[in-house]
Amino acid sequence: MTIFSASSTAPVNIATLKYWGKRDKLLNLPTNSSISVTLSQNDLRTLTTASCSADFDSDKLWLNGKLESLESVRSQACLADLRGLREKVEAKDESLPKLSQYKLHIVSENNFPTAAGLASSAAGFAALVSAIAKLYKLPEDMSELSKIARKGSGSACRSLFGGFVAWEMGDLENGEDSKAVEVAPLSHWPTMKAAILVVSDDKKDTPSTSGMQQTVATSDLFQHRITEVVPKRFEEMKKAILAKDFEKFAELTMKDSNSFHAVCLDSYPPIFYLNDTSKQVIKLIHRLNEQEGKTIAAYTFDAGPNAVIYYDEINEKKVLGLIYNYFSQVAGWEKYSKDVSTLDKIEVQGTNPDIYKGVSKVILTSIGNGPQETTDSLINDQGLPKSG
Ligand SMILES: Nc1ncnc2c1ncn2[C@@H]1O[C@H](COP(=O)(O)OP(=O)(O)OP(=O)(O)O)[C@@H](O)[C@H]1O
Ligand SMILES: C[C@@](O)(CCOP(=O)(O)OP(=O)(O)O)CC(=O)O
Repeated sequence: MTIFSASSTAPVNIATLKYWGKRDKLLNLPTNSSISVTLSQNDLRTLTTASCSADFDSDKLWLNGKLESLESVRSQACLADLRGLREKVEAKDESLPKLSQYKLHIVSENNFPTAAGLASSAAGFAALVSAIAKLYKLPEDMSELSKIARKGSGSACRSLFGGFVAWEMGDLENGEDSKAVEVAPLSHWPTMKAAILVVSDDKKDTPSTSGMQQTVATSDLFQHRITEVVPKRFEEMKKAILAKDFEKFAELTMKDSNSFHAVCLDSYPPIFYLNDTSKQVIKLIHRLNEQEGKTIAAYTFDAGPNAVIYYDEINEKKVLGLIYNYFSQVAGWEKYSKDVSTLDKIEVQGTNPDIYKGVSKVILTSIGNGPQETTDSLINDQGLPKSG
């Protein structure tokens, strides 16, 4: 059996300026531009192998060892676009195998929990698009491919780049100008770090897609957010990143997380993503910054209670010192590359000593690169998952 195959990894990204609201649900066109930081694939990554063969009889996806449906409109849109681009390549060179006509077998593994509010869909669709683009030898650049990943899951478009990434909302109806672009590469600010506090609550209040629809349809505050707040913040945040101005970047990040959760609360019926632990973490970070007399840490929360705390390595002893002080009992510190005893023991007044009980895991990570081609393959010579 002749099997063609290619593999790619892709990262998770966590927005610092949130995407919340669609103007077109089918094409995943947003009501505002957004910005994110790509996280290191050493800690959170998807690895996907895409293969195709004249002998395969249907498109299949195995995710973490289990057969998953590819029937969703979103997955179908991605596959159709990628096949369309391959057809163009084949039309230019008759000698090429007609891979666009073959069925695909895709095998994917996330090295972190799937559907637990850790942006697995973003890394997942970015890896799927990257691996198939490589298999098809597509000439398109990452911004072009980001438009395809966007159709899988909006935030996935930003996982096509490393470093700091903007998703420009665009204004065309067909979405051709709604794409991800690099704001600055990892090398611009490699000391940007992230500590993720995985809050022990694996049930999502409302899935992102329906939550957004509810907000767009019912929140008055939302109109103010998309017309007044975000456009200004988008420019300011890009400027802060380019100037490596952590204090400004952090202030904008925290304000935008709060603004996003405010429009969720202003939806009718309201949507709650933050729980008590999330709120205690917010207070903890504000108190730390107050105590230090400067902003050295920034929190942000997506559509769930997990906290992502950004800080610059220069303040690691303090920021991780604070987190270690309150969350040392939680799993994850064994992966810390340095000695925890070198961290400052930072305490802030009024913190509930039981705060650690609401957190199941700490993930210590940093800013990272975009998708990487790899020779690691998850598919055997029968076109089936190696592990299964
Ligand atoms: N490696 C992957 N390849 C293809 N699809 C994936 C992959 N990983 C996740 N997905 C898709 O994304 C879905 C999970 O998306 P969901 O939005 O529920 O969770 P999440 O992305 O982890 O959380 P959040 O969006 O809140 O950060 C999975 O059910 C699957 O359909
Ligand atoms: C709160 C967010 O994480 C929302 C992400 O939403 P998704 O990208 O998961 O939504 P769909 O486009 O419907 O798949 C903010 C962000 O990542 O910008």
